[in-house]
Amino acid sequence: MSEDENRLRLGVNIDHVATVRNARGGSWPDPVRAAKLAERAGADGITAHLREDRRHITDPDIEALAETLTVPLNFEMAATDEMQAIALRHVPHAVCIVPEKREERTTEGGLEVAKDENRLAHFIAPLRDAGCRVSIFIAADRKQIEAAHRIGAPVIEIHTGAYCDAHAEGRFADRDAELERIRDMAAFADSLGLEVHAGHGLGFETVGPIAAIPQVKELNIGHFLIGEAIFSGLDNAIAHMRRLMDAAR
Ligand SMILES: CC(=O)[C@@H](O)[C@H](O)COP(=O)(O)O
Ligand SMILES: NCC(=O)COP(=O)(O)O
Repeated sequence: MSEDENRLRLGVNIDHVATVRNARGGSWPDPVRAAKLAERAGADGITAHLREDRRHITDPDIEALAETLTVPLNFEMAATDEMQAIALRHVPHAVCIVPEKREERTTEGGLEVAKDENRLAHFIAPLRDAGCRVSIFIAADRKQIEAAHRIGAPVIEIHTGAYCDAHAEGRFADRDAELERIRDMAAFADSLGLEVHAGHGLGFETVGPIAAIPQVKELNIGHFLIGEAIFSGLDNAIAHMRRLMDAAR
């Protein structure tokens, strides 16, 4: 296996550049400019979440990203007909199916695959057949991982939010328990032949133990990097994150 194939990939999520832009309703800062900067800074991919309420990334953003990126686009989307049609129009490198609730501040939980297997199996089939790498954003839960495997998803992305929240709130025993659960479920998913990714809430203080999990092949990180960019620049924030990821392997 080439060194590249072993490299832990970093997907930079640029949603919250659009959050800042939308705060004034104008066109600055441009998420696409941020994506191009992230590419130059070493991002292995760009992740963008087109939410149903378009609170940050918009349809023109996705159009522009699909046209200009030179690294893979990971299109995060809810399991709706509207989003499926948009994905099939652009055929991004990857799609990640995520749960959405209008009232949530951010993605709170993983997709409830186990309760919706038949619909989701039919939902992802045309995306997979079109050539998109289909990922399911789920909790570190055996039942959900088994269901993701049964519906034919080749990739899962483990939600690291509970782990990161516990760290931020000083609940270190909870944090360590969450980390153990993520480690166990990454190994279990790998044993089923699933490719394992992880993301949500990761920052400089929390990325190391997740990056050290050998079965994890890709991290998607956004909110922390965009926040850190305010202080040190997006390129420096990405470079620092990259160093921490490499040091953990
Ligand atoms: C699925 C996921 O964890 C991220 O894409 C996250 O959803 C970022 O977008 P929000 O901050 O709008 O939740
Ligand atoms: N799927 C996770 C992602 O894309 C980035 O999440 P966050 O770092 O913005 O919380």
